[in-house]
Amino acid sequence: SLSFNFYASSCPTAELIVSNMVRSASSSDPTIPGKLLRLLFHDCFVEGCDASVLLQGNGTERSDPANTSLGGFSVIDSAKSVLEIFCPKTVSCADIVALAARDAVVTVKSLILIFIFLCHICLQMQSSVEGLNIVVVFEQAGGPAFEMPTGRRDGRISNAANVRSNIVDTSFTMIEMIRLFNSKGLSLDDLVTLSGAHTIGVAHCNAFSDRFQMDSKGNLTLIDTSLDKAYAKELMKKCPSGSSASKTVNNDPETSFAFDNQYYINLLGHKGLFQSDSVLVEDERTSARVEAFANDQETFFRSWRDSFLKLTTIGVKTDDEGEIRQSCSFAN
Ligand code: HEM
Ligand SMILES: [Ca+2]
Ligand SMILES: [Ca+2]
Repeated sequence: SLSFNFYASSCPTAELIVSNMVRSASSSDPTIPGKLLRLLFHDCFVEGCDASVLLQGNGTERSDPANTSLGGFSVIDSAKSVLEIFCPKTVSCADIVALAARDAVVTVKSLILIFIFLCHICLQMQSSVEGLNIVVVFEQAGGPAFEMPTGRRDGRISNAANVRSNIVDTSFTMIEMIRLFNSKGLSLDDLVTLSGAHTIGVAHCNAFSDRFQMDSKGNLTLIDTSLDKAYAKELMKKCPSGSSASKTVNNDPETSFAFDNQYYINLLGHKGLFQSDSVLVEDERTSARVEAFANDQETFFRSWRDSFLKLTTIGVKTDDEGEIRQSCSFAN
């Protein structure tokens, strides 16, 4: 079974190595935290949290169209390379994916702390009161940190055909989302909480372009009327028809790089980017929860910890199941 500090004797620095890798990768590329968080979601929903999403080759999960916009693989690989030097054949790729996603959320804060450290001199030049204010504001920017059980083992099965039947599509209705989440042991509350991941990261234009339409004169028609019209206009400008397929917009238009409760405030303002976001505030089964999270970030953070720990234990392989991969991209 999973346990806290599973690597305490076999690889005491395992978690430190992963968090350092996530931190340094994120400081040179701020899009990394979002990628790592989504990678975990797509791993855990298909074959459980077993790093099946990392396997390369013909017909693996990674090759499915629903997974082509995933990223962060190089961060996992780098952490694994360091771990293979310090603790060969010991730390699973499945644990690295889960730890990296946990740390990605906190990293937003660490980044800012590093910034504060670098800015020590410039803060000293300002009046001390002003300096204090800056620190307080920045301290609130990071997501929750918590202990997470480890001991996951890596799977050997990775099949593209299993991806789309297990991953939520943006067009899903509430009923469809509830069913899929329930089949993974996740509740309605977990759905609302984990959707809060969209407080960071980006989306490609085609992920929401079916929610509105532009005529030849450039006039906007809302297809999904639950979307705020001014926000839709903004999106249309950022994603004009014929724009490059690689064009992205921020999931959270307000605080894209901060892991905070802004996502829920956006939902109340009808600025959910995906249809699957908007339904959370439109549906009476979930709207009260959205409001509670929008009103109090601490409530969201507490709930995040609980739901994240459930997400990261879906279908885990332990003890003599699975294997400890030597390279995260290939089964042994
Ligand atoms: C509930 C149903 C969900 C749907 C329909 C959904 C859908 C999507 C879509 C379409 C994108 C944009 C992908 C792209 O165009 O590149 C996205 C991004 C993202 N999703 Fe979700 N998602 C859901 C739940 C979750 C959950 C549970 C998590 C994690 C706990 C998550 C984390 C993320 C993150 C972090 C991004 C940004 C990725 C990046 O910046 O590269 N999502 N999601
Ligand atoms: Ca998996
Ligand atoms: Ca945010």
